[in-house]
Amino acid sequence: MLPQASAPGGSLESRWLACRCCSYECKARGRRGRRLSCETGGDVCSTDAGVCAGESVRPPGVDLDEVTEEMVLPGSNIVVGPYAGHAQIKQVEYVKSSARPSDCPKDDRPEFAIVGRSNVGKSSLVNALVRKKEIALTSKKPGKTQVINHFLVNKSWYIVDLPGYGFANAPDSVRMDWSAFTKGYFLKRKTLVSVLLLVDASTPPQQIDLDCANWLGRNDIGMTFVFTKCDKRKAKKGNQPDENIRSFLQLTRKYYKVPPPWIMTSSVTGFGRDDLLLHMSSSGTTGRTTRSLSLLNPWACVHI
Ligand SMILES: Nc1nc2c(ncn2[C@@H]2O[C@H](COP(=O)(O)OP(=O)(O)OP(=O)(O)O)[C@@H](O)[C@H]2O)c(=O)[nH]1
Ligand SMILES: [Mg+2]
Repeated sequence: MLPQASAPGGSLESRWLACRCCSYECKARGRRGRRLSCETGGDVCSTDAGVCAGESVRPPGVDLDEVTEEMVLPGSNIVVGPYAGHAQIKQVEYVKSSARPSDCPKDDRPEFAIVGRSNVGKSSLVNALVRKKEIALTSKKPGKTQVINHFLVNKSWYIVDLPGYGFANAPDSVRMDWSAFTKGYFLKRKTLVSVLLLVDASTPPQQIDLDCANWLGRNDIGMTFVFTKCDKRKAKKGNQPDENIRSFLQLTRKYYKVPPPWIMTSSVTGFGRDDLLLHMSSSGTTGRTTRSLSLLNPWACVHI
């Protein structure tokens, strides 16, 4: 994600794709080997961290030299294929809350798990995705969600709202052993298609999130970094969401051969909602298991 020196002749790997979501015109749009900068003064525009074509996540069958700016989802490094449809949620129902992974629904519908630090906005994202205000309960206080909640979408796939990690103050009666949970759920859940790892873009990178990203990568679990709270801009000078995102991506880069897909969102403004759904629908809700899907998810493989 960081500026790269131009390769001789200006290779595609060093071509920066412009943002589509910024109301300002980007300078040097499409010029090869040059970092795009915006009229806003920073080296990234307010709603896009800047995407290098070589680091974009492309669907199978789309070559690097075919990628155009229009194919990159706004505020992400995700390229959609020419035949991507419209992801629509027509129906959603709460199914059950499970205290243990073994209590989760036993049918073979595919599922996406939403994971992240306490208070990062997991339940809010579930509500935003399905456009229901309180289907998943949210709270200003961390530690609200303490069980595994399954929501059935369009009667065909699940969104799973998980308890957050990194919250030490939950009462003993409800506090869960998160590492036992990760082993039990992520490693054994055969219907898990992919994990949405939520990261708060309004704060600088936290070690616990980096550890989680590393752990998921090491265990070959397909994931997407979903940056939340991108609407929270600092009034004064301080780290803005774009800067925090860039730092996070830079710090996690060494974990993967190919960078995982990432996308910016806000559950308050709805930014990124439709694009995230589109990405999820193209990740496949076809009932593949984590293991077989990981073969199709090159960004799940680490090289350290
Ligand atoms: N500004 C802003 N606030 C958000 C956003 N998403 C969530 N919040 C707020 O962050 C707080 C925590 O949200 P939750 O959705 O309950 O967080 P959670 O990750 O489910 O938390 P736990 O269940 O405790 O792990 C709430 O006050 C939300 O209103 C967002 O995109 N922007
Ligand atoms: Mg929650």
